[in-house]
Amino acid sequence: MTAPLLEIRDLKVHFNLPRQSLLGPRRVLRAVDGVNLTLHEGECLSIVGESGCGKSTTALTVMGLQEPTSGEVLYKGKPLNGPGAPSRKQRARIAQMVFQDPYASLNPRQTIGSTLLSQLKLHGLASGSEAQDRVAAMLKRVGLQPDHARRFPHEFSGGQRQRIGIARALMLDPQILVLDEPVSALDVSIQAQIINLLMDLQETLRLSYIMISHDLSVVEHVSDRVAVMYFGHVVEEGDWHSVFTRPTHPYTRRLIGSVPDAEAILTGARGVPDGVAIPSGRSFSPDISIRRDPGQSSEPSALVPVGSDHRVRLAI
Ligand SMILES: Nc1ncnc2c1ncn2[C@@H]1O[C@H](COP(=O)(O)OP(=O)(O)OP(=O)(O)O)[C@@H](O)[C@H]1O
Repeated sequence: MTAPLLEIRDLKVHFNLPRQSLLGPRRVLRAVDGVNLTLHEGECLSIVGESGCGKSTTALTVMGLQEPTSGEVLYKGKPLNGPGAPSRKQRARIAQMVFQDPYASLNPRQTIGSTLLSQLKLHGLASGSEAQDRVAAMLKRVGLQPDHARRFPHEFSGGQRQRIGIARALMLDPQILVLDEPVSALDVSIQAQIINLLMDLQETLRLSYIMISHDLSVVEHVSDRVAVMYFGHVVEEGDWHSVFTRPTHPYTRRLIGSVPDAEAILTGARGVPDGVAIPSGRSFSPDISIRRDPGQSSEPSALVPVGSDHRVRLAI
């Protein structure tokens, strides 16, 4: 396998919470607590897990929008955070984000053309007619028409707006797209169109995706690899086929065991546990039955291999 495009190494993001009383103990929420992930060129890595498990915080750290407490994110082997890291502008050409609700992230008073042009201008990539041509070509690439550039966000349907969100993310020619619930706000009939567009773009532009999704059928459709997060930890990760057909961690089994159940857990409909209330060193479930080889790390949080590209956490 080639060297990873992106590596997340022992990433921790802890938030200090206000004390509950003047003399009460200091409270820290370990939103992300020692996450290791890799993304290879051209692949889609999906992060799944219930609401509040740390998916978005992990994604925001990759985007440079959240400072890590410790750990690092490496792009082609070089740190994206800390001294000597790329500037915000340089970083914008490495990874871009596509949001769940494109309308909220589009300026309602700006035409789509000027939204897309402003990306090129800000980064000095093109101007004048060349910039206009690039905008027209991008609109066509995402399934819209060049004359849509003159319209405002409210003149588009939800699916068209997500196409615009994707176009905006691609204007700087990034290698990585972080897709945060890219289709969950759309009608089911439109979801498939956007998923197909994303898969088509991934292939033609050799893009790499990190996708956060509540929808396991979307994840199954799009992903090459899957990471299952629970309370700030990755509890299982690997090749999607292996994880989906042989889920090993009890939490993954619960997610994948039955789709309606999985949907309920992922959307938080079964009750979202309060991360603060869980003490460190907690154990997820008494029914973890994975055996540890004597030579393997005694660190309870270590991921152990259960297949050629499939690892599982012994306990959290
Ligand atoms: N800036 C912050 N300050 C304090 N707590 C935060 C902050 N950002 C996130 N959190 C908390 O960190 C935990 C992880 O949040 P995160 O948004 O990463 O979860 P998520 O898995 O993406 O959930 P969802 O699917 O609901 O978006 C949550 O308990 C959240 O309330």
